[in-house]
Parts: sequence; structure tokens; C-alpha cells
Amino acid sequence: MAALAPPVAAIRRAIRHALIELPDPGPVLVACSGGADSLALAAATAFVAPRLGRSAGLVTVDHGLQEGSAQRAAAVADWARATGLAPVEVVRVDVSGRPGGPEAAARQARYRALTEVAGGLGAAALLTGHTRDDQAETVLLALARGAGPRGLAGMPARRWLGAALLLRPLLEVSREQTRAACTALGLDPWVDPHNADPAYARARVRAEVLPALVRALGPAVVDNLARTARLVAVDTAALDEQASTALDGVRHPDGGLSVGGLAALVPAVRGRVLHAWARELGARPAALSHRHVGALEALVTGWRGQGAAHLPGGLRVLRRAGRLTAIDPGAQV
Ligand SMILES: Nc1ncnc2c1ncn2[C@@H]1O[C@H](COP(=O)(O)OP(=O)(O)OP(=O)(O)O)[C@@H](O)[C@H]1O
Repeated sequence: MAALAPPVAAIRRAIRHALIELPDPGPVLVACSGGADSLALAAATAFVAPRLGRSAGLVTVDHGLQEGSAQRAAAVADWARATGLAPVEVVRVDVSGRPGGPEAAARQARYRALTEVAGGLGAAALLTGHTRDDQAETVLLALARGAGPRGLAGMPARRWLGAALLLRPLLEVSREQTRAACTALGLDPWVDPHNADPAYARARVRAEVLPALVRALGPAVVDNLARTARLVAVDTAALDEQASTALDGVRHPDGGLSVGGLAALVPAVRGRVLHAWARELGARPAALSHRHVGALEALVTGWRGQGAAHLPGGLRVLRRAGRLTAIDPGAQV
């Protein structure tokens, strides 16, 4: 019997580790584009899941943005069925007319479709093929835009996406390993032309920035960036938990927040409390920036009788009678 290729073994171990403690006995669903990362993920999940007493299916999304995308999706689905994955679904999404450019629209439509399929099948988890290299790129991009700890923490290995549990089992596996695993298994991955398109910041980081860092600082830099994300994620989770308790502590029965209570918090916790409250009020997380939180913060620590702080979605917050109070969009003040 031929020896198991080390990258295949490493990927199977990573998936076993992610699945073994899943409490929900339902099937797992691999989100697969046909690219090397998610193809290696799907092949390894097809092997590991049944050995843990679980079934594993696959879903591939056809964004209809490139010529031949329907054929690619069909080929992924055929391969998946032949590999023993079931159920296998191809979902066609329409990304036209969505805001934010074709990439952002495709991503949004993809995640919606993936979570809908996962929900419909009662999946215990949805698995994506993000690798350690994706994580390192995410951290560099976050640093470059001046992100706070939440951005530097990168992508979490597990998180809830609506009612679906999203798992990223390959965050400690390199892209080189997923490619090598595909070669070892005789798989022929699809190459997404967008991944090499210099119009995208992530593609430039992948093609130019990370290789330059590796040349200058050595190959450990990719692993080190991913480790930074893990370390920051632990601290961020602890601060988020403190902030959640603190938010309940400063709430006023009328729905506002006590200025005195907020002023007594340490800045790292206060900023998170204000961020969480703004999201509760309905501000979209993607639109909520450090400037918005800074304007709320100024109502507490830089008070000089100023007017309302403005939040995304037309929301406004005033300081009145010792409290921060949200004003309905459109209301006269
Ligand atoms: N067309 C697709 N169908 C199904 N799953 C997909 C598709 N495209 C991407 N995925 C899943 O998402 C993972 C990440 O893909 P990619 O890096 O291209 O997306 P992304 O837009 O960067 O995602 P994210 O925004 O979550 O980082 C893949 O490994 C795969 O699991």
C-alpha cells in the first residue's frame, strides 16, 4: 500500500480535530469552489466524516460572473458525487444589481446561499477552505488599513453565520499543503482568475507583499502572522465578554446608557460597549467605523454641549439628562 502523502494526512488531521467535538450529530456541508483549498477540504472531509459517524455533503455556488462557471459548478458536483459526498447541491445566484461591486456582491450572495442550504439540510456545520495563507493576508490587510484588534484577530476558526455554524478547519494548513494534497490525490483544481487579478488588494498582497516579506524575513513570517491573529483573538474575546457585561451594567430602563457608568469604564471596554450598542440600535457592522464610535465616545469623555453623534443608517445619539439616548431617524430634535 502506498504511504499516505504528508499534506493529505495533515489536512485529514485538521478536519478530524474540527469535527470531533461538534455536539450536533447532523451532516456537515463543505462549501467548495473547486479551487485547491476547498477541493482538498472536500476530499479530506469525505474521508474523515464517515469515520466519525457523520455524513458529509457539498455545496458549490455558481455566481454566473465568468464564462464557463456553470460547467465548473457541474464538474465539482460530479466529482463530489463520485467521491461519496451527499447531498451535493449546485446553487446559482444572481449578483446583478447588488451594491458594492461584483466581488462584494458575489461574496454576499454566496454566504447567503451557503447558509440557506446549510439551514435547509439541518447541517451541523458549514466548512470553508480558508488557509493559513488567507489568514496571513487578512492580518496584513487589516494592519494596512489601521484596523483595531478585531481586524487583527483575522478570521475565527468557528463562528455563527445566522443559524449556521461556520468552521474553517484549514486555518493552520498552508496553501502549499492544499495544492500538494490535490496533486497527491490526482485532483485537478480550478484556478480562479480573480485570485491573480492585481485590481484586488488581496491579490496584490498574495502576489507581491507576502513573497517580499518571506524573502526579507524568512518563511516563518506567514505562520507568525497567523499566530498573531490567534493571540489577538483570545484577548479580543475576553474584552468582548467584559464589554457585554458592562453594557448590561450601564443600561438605563429607557433604553439609553448612563454617561456616569460609561465614564467609569476603561477605554478598551467603553469603546466595545459603544460599538455593541450602536449595532443593537441597528447600525450595520460593516458601515460602523472608528469615527462613529469616536463620536459616541466624545459625548462621554469630550462633552462640551455638542449635538448628536451620527451613526450609519441615519441613526443619531444625543446626550441628555446624564444619558446617551438614540433618536429615531427622521425625528425632529
Ligand atoms: N463558488 C463557491 N462555492 C462554494 N464555496 C465557495 C465558493 N467560493 C468560495 N467558497 C468557499 O469560501 C472559501 C474562501 O474562498 P475565497 O477566499 O475565494 O472567498 P472570500 O471571498 O475570500 O471569502 P471570505 O470573504 O470569507 O474570506 C473557499 O475555500 C470555499 O470554502
